[in-house]
Amino acid sequence: MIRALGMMSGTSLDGVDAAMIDTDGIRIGGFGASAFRAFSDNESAVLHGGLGLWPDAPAIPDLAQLVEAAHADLAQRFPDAQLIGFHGQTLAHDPRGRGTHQAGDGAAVARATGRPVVWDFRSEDVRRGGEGAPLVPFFHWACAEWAVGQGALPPAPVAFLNLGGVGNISWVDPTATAPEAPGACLAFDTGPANAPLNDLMRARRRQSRDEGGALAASGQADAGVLAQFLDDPWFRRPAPKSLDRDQFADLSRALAGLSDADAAATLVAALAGSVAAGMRWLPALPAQLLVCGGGRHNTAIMQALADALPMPVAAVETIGLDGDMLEAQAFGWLAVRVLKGLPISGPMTTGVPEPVCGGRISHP
Ligand SMILES: Nc1ncnc2c1ncn2[C@@H]1O[C@H](COP(=O)(O)OP(=O)(O)OP(=O)(O)O)[C@@H](O)[C@H]1O
Ligand SMILES: CC(=O)N[C@H]1[C@@H]2OC[C@@H](O2)[C@@H](O)[C@@H]1O[C@H](C)C(=O)O
Repeated sequence: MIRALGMMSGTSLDGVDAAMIDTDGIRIGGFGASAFRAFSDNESAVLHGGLGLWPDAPAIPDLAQLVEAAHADLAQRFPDAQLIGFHGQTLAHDPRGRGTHQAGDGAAVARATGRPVVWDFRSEDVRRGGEGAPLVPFFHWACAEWAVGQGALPPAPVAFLNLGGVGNISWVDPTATAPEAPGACLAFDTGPANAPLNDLMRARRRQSRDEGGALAASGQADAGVLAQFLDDPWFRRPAPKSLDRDQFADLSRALAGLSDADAAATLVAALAGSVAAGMRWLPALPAQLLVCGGGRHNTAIMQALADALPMPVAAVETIGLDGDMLEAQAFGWLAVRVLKGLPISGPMTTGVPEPVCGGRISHP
């Protein structure tokens, strides 16, 4: 077992999550300490300004340094980490065009922390024809396998829904021998999740999020905007598939004439509608949907999902996992897989023709 630290700053641009995990790259030996470092208002503004930029943009060196410093600062709180998995900040994602861009140089983080760092997890998958995302599904398989071992889940297929800036779903069969085994996983991005909600709150209310979903719960979803959104060809495209953070900018623009509460309610209904529309791509309906990521703290979202879906919906805490730290743990687990040369994605998670072990390793 290796004691790894995973660090993730997601598309909602709220800060960096860090979490320890013990693993051999297949099974989860145990979970450890975790921490969150929020981006300051200034850091968040700089990162928002970098959205859509590719590595050759003049602003990138300064922005990458900001990302590296925030991560190195947080990593110092975990002196027992033998290995660090550093995702970097996704600024642009266009797998069928320019590629995928996570700002931050793992070599700089290795120098600053004195620990080996695994990073650049997505490029190799994209280079080989995959979507480069989502990458957490193989870890969701490991989580399900772990939960079955703990007696918290029956040995049967289950689905995880991650609600960060963008939503992504993983259907996993914990009885499969490995996550890359045929039939073990099927995953894809479902649609926009918290990113447009946060953007709405920032633009209209100067707040970073709709706390608890209170604003959305007080509004009424606009049926016309919702129907137009769900008519997007994206929902007819089979899985696997991945999204850029702002791929559904039309949805945000369509909210212009609505009250704050109705706009928030429409975004929540759009999120739940996207997940419901995605059900058709799953190999079979899972017994339950386990929700992780910040969106599960939004009661309006959880209610809308329960109303829109045919199976029970619950937070991952019901099976003993930490839904705020799952992605950070995932990048610790994935880092160990990269170190061991094990695949981190495959045909049913990113659409890459063969399972791929991506990532780069930098030593201090
Ligand atoms: N108490 C809360 N009430 C409402 N929304 C919340 C709450 N806590 C978190 N959120 C939402 O969840 C978001 C953060 O989710 P998360 O940390 O999973 O995102 P992320 O790391 O950017 O993810 P990803 O990489 O999956 O896009 C916040 O920006 C906010 O929109
Ligand atoms: C390109 C990129 O960073 N995508 C993120 C984003 O946020 C959620 C969803 O879109 C998912 O595809 C992915 O993150 C998680 C960690 C993943 O790769 O599984």
